[in-house]
Amino acid sequence: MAQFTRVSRSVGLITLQNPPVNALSAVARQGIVDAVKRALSDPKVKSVVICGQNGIFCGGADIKEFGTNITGPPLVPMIHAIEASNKPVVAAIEGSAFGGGLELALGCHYRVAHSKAKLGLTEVTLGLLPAAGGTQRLPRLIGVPAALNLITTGRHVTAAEALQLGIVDQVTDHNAVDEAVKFALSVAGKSLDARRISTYPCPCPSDVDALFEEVMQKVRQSARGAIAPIACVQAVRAAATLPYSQGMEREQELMATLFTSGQARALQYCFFAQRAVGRWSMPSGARWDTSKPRSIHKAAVIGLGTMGRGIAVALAQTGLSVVAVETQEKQFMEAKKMVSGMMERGAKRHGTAPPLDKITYSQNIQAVADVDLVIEAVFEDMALKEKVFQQLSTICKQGTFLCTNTSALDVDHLASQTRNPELVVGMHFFAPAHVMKLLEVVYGPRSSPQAVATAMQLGKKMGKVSVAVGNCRGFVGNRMLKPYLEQALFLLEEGATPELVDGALEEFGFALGVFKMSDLSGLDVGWKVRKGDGLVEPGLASGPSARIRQGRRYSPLGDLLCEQGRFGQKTGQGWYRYDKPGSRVPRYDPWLHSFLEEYRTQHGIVARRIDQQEVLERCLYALINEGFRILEDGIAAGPEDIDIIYVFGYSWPRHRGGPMFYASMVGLAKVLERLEHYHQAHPDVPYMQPCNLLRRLVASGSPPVHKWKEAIKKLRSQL
Ligand SMILES: CCCCCCC/C=C/C(=O)SCCNC(=O)CCNC(=O)[C@H](O)C(C)(C)COP(=O)(O)OP(=O)(O)OC[C@H]1O[C@@H](n2cnc3c(N)ncnc32)[C@H](O)[C@@H]1OP(=O)(O)O
Repeated sequence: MAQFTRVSRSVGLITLQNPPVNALSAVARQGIVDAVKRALSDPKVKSVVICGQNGIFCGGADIKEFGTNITGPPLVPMIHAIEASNKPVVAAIEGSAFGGGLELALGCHYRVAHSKAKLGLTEVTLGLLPAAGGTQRLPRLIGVPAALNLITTGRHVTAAEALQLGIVDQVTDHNAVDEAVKFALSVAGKSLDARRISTYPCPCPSDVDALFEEVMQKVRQSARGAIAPIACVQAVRAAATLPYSQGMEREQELMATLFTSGQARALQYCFFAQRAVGRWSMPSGARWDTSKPRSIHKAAVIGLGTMGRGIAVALAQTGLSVVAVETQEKQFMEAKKMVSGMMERGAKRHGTAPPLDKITYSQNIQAVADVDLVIEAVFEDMALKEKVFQQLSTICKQGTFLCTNTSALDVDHLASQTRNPELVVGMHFFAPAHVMKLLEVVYGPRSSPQAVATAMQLGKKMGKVSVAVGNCRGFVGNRMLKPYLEQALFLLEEGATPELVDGALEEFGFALGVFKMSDLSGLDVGWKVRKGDGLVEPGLASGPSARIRQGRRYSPLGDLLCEQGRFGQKTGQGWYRYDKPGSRVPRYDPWLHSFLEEYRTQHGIVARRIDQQEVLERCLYALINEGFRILEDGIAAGPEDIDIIYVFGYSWPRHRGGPMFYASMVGLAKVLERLEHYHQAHPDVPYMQPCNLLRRLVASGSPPVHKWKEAIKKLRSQL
């Protein structure tokens, strides 16, 4: 797991060998300890280089070991031993040096990085802190403010930035190991007194207390309830205020609390879930590893509204040639300007050239004749989409994949409009499409595995986290949102306010509560859908039937707001008031509160006190229940797919692991009991009726979330 060789006569080369990322597993740590001992005891070795095999230095501690009975030599003394060595040790950093990997490098006396390497103390993203001395060494090396920034965000820095910050001593475009060996030869025999970072004083600004107070406030605000970033600040504060050994004690103390926390489990679950969704499967048995994607060189986007523009930018940024089609003159002119602006801003942020020449614009759909893949992003109207798919089917060359960006409509119905339904899949982007990381790839019963594989691969190229899901109304994300939104409205009817509901959800960790989010998305969007579903009945003002539609409880509150022209941020009024149309800061709206009171009076509802717990239980458990139905229906292959969709697409707090993971943490029996309770109280709300799968999982002993897939398979086979 760590190979020792002697190179250039006097350099001991220690190569970490733990594929795929050279994580510091127990065996790898033992390998390093043994190799370091060997290097230090070999009189022919005058200096040492540590590197990783296969072009990656080290992906950090082995996350798979967390939560198990950890054996092998601990990291902290191992790194101390390297730092204490009387022979110079140089880290040769290629690929990545993350978490414990960078901490290992900080224990070395010098660091040489390849220009393409990335470095970071990423532990906070896993609910931890850099507890192999990282919180104590990094501030001593680069100063408190820069260290705080890196440690509390876990962000990756390039080799160039690492050099500028003083994290590495040299950056090279050549082979980093060869350069590190040369470096090691040049420093052999030199004093190491000034090279042991743990002995450095911590450079601090004069008013340390004020600095930490300010940072702590900022971190609390952005952490949305996550505890690790706060512990990171506390650990760095120890570096700034205590001698190294006491700082280390504080680091370990804080880590002990984080290590066993539910948040760390949730974040580590998300890490693996994010990777697991790439290993997709379809009910037909088609899978990621047996389905070959086709290469896409040229793509087209049809419809340059908000979504189409974002998709065109995202495609062009991957280097593809893109044909962007918009048939309406005004929208066409506007879109061209907007798309160029979006690309220029993106390029400026990344310090690259905007890929303006990658896009050709056309007002004629015939322009897509020679593309390999089309993404339709016209207005969300089935008749319009049907027409577009019929046209595409005749215009496009043989074999072109036809994708739709619909957020809810029937992908299979669209496929039926084409000559080759097997080439049709959904590619459901989230707004803004060039920014949001999530992509739902929706397969219908006739979509070919190759079409799914191609859409998944294209999503990956665009830097998206792509999740393959089955075809149903709203797919996974929007289908689960419906019961959540519905409960929020019922809560308002019963006595809650938008402020109370949003407050509870934001305290839970959502970036925006449900009403703020609805104002941002536009209330008219759902109104149109409800009209299409025959749910909106203007004039049905009071009486018991006013709140029953299609045999179930219905709240017309959203429709009533829309009837008043209150569409949210865009009109300056929705569930909140905004300073002017387009403003983003929601303010308390006395009108809305009187409106709610009048509404309740009109419907004979006596407002009651609703607490945060009820808000969370009703909104979240209704959503989770639908998640179980989605699993039961086979629309999502496993809980990880649902959780990743919610974390990346719906701002579900990552430190709570996604809705299905959260349900497992709360306890499935408890979720079931609360759903039964609310369903008894509201029998006319079918979404609250506990799903069979949930009942059966509880009956089978509530297996942990990573065993659900297996349990569902077993339950299915028993049916
Ligand atoms: C006992 C007390 C311990 C004290 C610890 C002290 C403090 C130290 C803590 C840590 O170091 S925590 C770990 C910090 N490391 C990271 O955050 C890095 C995580 N990994 C990545 O960011 C990426 O994997 C990568 C290294 C940039 C490589 O990316 P790439 O896209 O090339 O591959 P992936 O698909 O992401 O990964 C491949 C494969 O490897 C698994 N894996 C990655 N990193 C780790 C790891 N640190 N431990 C265990 N496994 C890891 C990853 O899950 C993939 O496998 P599958 O999930 O697909 O099977």
